Amino acid sequence: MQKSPSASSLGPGGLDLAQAFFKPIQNCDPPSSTKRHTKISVIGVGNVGMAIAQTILTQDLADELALVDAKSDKLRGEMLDLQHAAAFLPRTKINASVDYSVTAGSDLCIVTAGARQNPGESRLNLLQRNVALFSNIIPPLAKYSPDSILLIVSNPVDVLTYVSWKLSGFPSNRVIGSGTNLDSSRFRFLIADHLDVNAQDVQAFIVGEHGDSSVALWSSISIGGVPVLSFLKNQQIAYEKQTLENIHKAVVESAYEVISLKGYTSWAIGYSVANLARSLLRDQRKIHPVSVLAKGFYGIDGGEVFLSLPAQLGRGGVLGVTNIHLTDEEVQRLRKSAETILEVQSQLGL
Ligand SMILES: NC(=O)C1=CN([C@@H]2O[C@H](COP(=O)(O)OP(=O)(O)OC[C@H]3O[C@@H](n4cnc5c(N)ncnc54)[C@H](O)[C@@H]3O)[C@@H](O)[C@H]2O)C=CC1
Ligand SMILES: CC(=O)C(=O)O
Repeated sequence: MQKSPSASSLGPGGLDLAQAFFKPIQNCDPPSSTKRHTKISVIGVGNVGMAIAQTILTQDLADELALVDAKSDKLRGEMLDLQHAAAFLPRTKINASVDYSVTAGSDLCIVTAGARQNPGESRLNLLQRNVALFSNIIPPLAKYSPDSILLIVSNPVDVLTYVSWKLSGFPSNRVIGSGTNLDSSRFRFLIADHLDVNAQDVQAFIVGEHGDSSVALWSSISIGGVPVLSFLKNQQIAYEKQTLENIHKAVVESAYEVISLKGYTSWAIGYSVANLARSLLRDQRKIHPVSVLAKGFYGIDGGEVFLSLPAQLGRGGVLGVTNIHLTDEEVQRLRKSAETILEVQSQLGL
């Protein structure tokens, strides 16, 4: 990797200089050992990895950020560019290397490396290309950070989360896919836009595959605590089922539209993943629709499949799965989504 001057190579004795500037305070308390040092690694510094990295930095989520990519020049360029924003950001130590030892001791490893969709291409179509990469990415991450949480973002995210679980040997509560946290944000935006309310007041989940077979949980949507469908029914306000279907269709088509317009998606997934990182590392115990080992929940019993369910996230990873009431139709759609993923997964022979 090409070298440019680093802080330690600018002149003699960085430590000596520091001591000349700052007269040590005698008898001060030693640094508190109760404050946890938080380290996040991001693998893949493409559009998605960098959107995540910069959101993590602006939201002050880590003391240390390690970046890894296969392209050393791009990697060093991205690291320097972020380091040069130090004067405007909360203090975070940023390192980068093609060598996975830079990730050692991470609390959270976020994987975004790999191929992305071409316009019109489905996420599932990326499988063979990205599974091959994962066999070189997950084992070293697990080796250097055996106690970390793995958060998978690369597509197809549900199958790659399953692959990461197998390759890492981690317990399933520490292997999570970003799943439909992003789709649910798109869903909440579209509902909020339709009703002219704030998206943060809309509680609404998309579950199942992060992809074409995702399922909108209309029966449990509420706005500011008011359950929407039962409210409409009680007030005898008619609504078209087609309007609901169209909103879900718009969610499914969102990524295709953005990719056809700008080539990739980045900002929304950046915020979505930073939001997950906060819940995990700050032990927020918030409920997020993320890809988890779904076997045994909502009657999904066809095999070991990762798909999105509303899960409570905290410092231990996945703490539990919420038992939301689903209609029969929603349960059927969710099981169908599980079958779609399992069918693709069965081609892997893992
Ligand atoms: N789960 C989700 O909601 C979303 C997932 N994605 C997925 O994220 C992935 C990345 O997308 P972009 O950042 O737009 O792609 P990109 O092409 O901009 O970046 C991919 C990066 O991965 C690196 N890479 C490739 N092989 C590697 C290896 N073996 N080790 C380390 N680094 C490697 C490349 O050098 C490149 O920097 C894609 O699979 C995409 O489909 C994208 C948006 C949302
Ligand atoms: C690319 C992708 O998976 C998304 O933006 O939803």
